[in-house]
Amino acid sequence: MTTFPKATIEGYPRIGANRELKRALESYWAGRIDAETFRSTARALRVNNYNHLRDLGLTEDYAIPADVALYDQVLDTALTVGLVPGGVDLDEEFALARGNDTRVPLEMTKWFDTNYHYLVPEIEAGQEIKAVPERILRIVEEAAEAGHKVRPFLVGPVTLIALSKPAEWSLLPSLVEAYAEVFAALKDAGVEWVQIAEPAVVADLSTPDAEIASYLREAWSDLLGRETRPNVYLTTPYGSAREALPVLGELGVEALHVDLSPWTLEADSGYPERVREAIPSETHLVAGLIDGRNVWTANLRERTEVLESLGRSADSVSVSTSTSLQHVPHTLKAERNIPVEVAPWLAFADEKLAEIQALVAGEEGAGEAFAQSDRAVRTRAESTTIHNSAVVDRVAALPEGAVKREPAFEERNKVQREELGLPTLPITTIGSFPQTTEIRKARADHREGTLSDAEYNEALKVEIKQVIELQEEIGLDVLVHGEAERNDMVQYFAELLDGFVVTENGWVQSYGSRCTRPPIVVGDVSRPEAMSVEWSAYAQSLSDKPVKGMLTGPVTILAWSFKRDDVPLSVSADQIGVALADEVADLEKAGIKVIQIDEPALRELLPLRADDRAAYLEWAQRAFRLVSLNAKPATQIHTHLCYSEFGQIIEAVAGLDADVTSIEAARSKMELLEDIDETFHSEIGPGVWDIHSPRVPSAEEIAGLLRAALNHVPTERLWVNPDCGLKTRGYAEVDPSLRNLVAARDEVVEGL
Ligand code: MET
Ligand SMILES: [Zn+2]
Repeated sequence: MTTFPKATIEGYPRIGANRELKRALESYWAGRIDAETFRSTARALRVNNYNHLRDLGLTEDYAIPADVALYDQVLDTALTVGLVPGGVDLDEEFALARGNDTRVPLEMTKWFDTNYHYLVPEIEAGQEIKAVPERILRIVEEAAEAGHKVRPFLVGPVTLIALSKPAEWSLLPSLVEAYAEVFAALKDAGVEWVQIAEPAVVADLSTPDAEIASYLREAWSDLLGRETRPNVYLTTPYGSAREALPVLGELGVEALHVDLSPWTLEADSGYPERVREAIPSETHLVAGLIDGRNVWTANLRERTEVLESLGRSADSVSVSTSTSLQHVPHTLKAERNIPVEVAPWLAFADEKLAEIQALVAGEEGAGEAFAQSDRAVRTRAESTTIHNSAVVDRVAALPEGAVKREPAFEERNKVQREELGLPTLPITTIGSFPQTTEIRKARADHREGTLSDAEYNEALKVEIKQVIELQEEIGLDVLVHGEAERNDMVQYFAELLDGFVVTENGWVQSYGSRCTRPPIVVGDVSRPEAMSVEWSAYAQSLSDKPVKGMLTGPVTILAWSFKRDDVPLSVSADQIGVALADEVADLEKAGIKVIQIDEPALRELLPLRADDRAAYLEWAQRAFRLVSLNAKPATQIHTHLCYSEFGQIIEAVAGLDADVTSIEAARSKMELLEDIDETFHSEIGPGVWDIHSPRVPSAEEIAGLLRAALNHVPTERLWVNPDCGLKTRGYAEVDPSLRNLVAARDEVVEGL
C-alpha cells in the first residue's frame, strides 16, 4: 500500500487566487460563455491549483486533496453518491443551487461554525439512491493527465445524512451501497487513497452524539469490509470528536485525521491525550495542527509539542491543517497594504503550507522557519501598536457579568412613546436602500482616487436626500439614511476602528460564487472618531420624522472577521461594545432618537457543542448591552436579526434588552411567532416582506401576515418592516413593496 503522505492539507480555496471560478460561474449563468468554455476554465483552474500546490511542496503522491466542487461540497457529494438526483449535468447542478423557472433552490445553511454555507439535501424515506461515479472519475482522470495523483474528496455518509433535511437515517444502508460503488470505481481507476470527511462527529446536530457514533460504526464497518476499495483517509475537522472517538479508533481505517488546532484545543485541552489513547498505532494518524480557518502564523514550537504529545513514531503520523483552507484567503503575496509590522504575524493558505512542511521537518530541518515563528510570536506579544492599555483599562473597569440598561424596558417605553409619538403599527425599514449603479461607481472612483473625498461625500448626500424624500412621500414612520456609504457593513466599521486590518484581496468563499473579504481583528479595538454620525445627522436634518441611526453590533462584527487567538472572543466583544457605545453617545448628541444595532450573526457564533452555548450567549448578550448601556431612556434602541432561525435562542434575543427587535420571518411564514409569545415583552417587528426574492408582496398578503402577528403580539407592540435591508433589491421592487406595506398597515389598523 502507498503510505500516506507526510505533509498534506485538508482542502484548498476553490474560488481561485483571482476569483477565476466566481467569474466563470457568473459568466456562465449570465449566458456570456457556454458550458464547454465554463468547463474548460474550471478544469484549468483545478489543474493550476494542483501545479501550484506541488510547487509549494506537496510533492508526495496523494498529498493534494481534490476538494473541487463547482458550487458546494455537500451538493457535489450528494450528486456523486446520488442522494440528490442530477447526474453529471451542469444545469441540473446549478438549478439545485440557484433555482430556475421550474424549481426553487435547495435551502442553504451554515457549514458547521464557519461562514461558509452549504446546500441542504432534501431527502425522504424510501427514495432511490443511485451513485454517479463518473463525476469523481473525471476529476481523477484529468488530474492524472496533468501528472498528479490527487486524493478524491467526498463528505462522508453519516455527515451527509446528518446535514440533510430531514436527517432520514433509514436511508443509511442504501447510501452506504452508493459509496461502496463509488469506492469500487475509484479503485478500478487505480486510486489508492480517498478522503472522506465526517465532521458530524464533532458537532451537536439534530441527531444526538451517541446516535452519530453508532451510525458511524454501522456505515464504516460495512464500507471498510468491502473487498474493492481504495485506502480510506477519514477526517474529522471543525472540533474534537467526543463519543465517536473510540469508535473511530476501533474502525480500522487506514488513516484518520483529527483537528488539533489551537482553537479546538482551547475548548477541549485534553483532546490530544484522548486521541493518543483511543487511536491504535496501526491507524495512521494525521494531525490537523495548522489552523485551517484563521490567519495567524503558527507557533511552531507549541505545535511541535502537541505533535509530540501524540506519542507517535515518525512514520505513523502526518501533519495537516485542522480543516480545509477554503476558509482563508489564498496568499499574503496578493496584499500590498498590510502594515509591515503585522505581515509576519499572518499566514494565509499558501503560507500555511510552509508551516506544515516545517513541522514535518522539525527544528533540525527547518531552523529558519522556527526562528521566524519565534520572532512572530514574540513581536506580536510585545507590540505596542496592537496592545492599547487605555482600551484594556477601560474594559477592565467595566462591571463584571451581566450589565443592565436603566431604567427597565417598561419605564423606557413610556418615555419613548411620548418622545416619538409614533402611530399604531409603525413602519420602518431595516437600513439599507438599493445600492444603485451610480453609488457603486462613485465608491469605485473614490477608491481609485478619481473622485475626491469632497465629491464622494457630495454624491452620498445626494443619495441620502433621495432616499429620505422617497420614504417621506410613501409615508413611512421611522426613516433610515439608506447606508449608501457602506458596501459591506462589517468592512465599513472595521476600516474605521483601530485594531483591525483589512485586506485588498483576501476573498473567501461564502457560498457558490459569493465571496467576502473578512477584516482581521489584530489587536485591542477602539474608535478614533465618529463613524456614522455625519450621515445620520444629515439625514435627520432633512426630515421631521425620526431617522434611525444604524450600527453593526459587536457580535456580528466579530463573527464576520478573523478573530484574535491571543485573547478570548469576549475580550474583543467588550472592546467593540464600548467603542460602539461612544458612537451611540455621539449619535444622541447629534439629535438621533432611534438607533438600531444590527446583530444578524448572533446565531452564527453559537458553539457547535450544546455545553458551550450558555457561556457564549452570556458574553454575546453582555457585549450588545454594553453598546446601549448608557443610552438615554428616551433613545429607542432597535436590533435586527436575520439569516437564521432564531427559535432556538429566542430567549437570548429577548435578553439583548432592545426596545424594538426586527427579525426575519416572512420566508418561514412567521413560524417564529409561536416562540415570541411567551418570551418577548418588548416591541417587535417580525419581517412581513421576504426581501431575498424579487417578488413584490401584495398589500393583502402583508395584511394577512400582520393579522397573524397580532394573534401573538399586542397591537401597541407590533412594528411593520421587511425581513432585512434592501441593498440587494432594485427600486422597481422596493417602491411598490413599500407602498404596499403602508396600504396593508392602514387597512389592518382600520379594522382594529
Ligand atoms: N442594516 C443592515 C441593512 O439594512 C442590516 C443587514 S442584516 C444582514 O442592510
Ligand atoms: Zn438582515
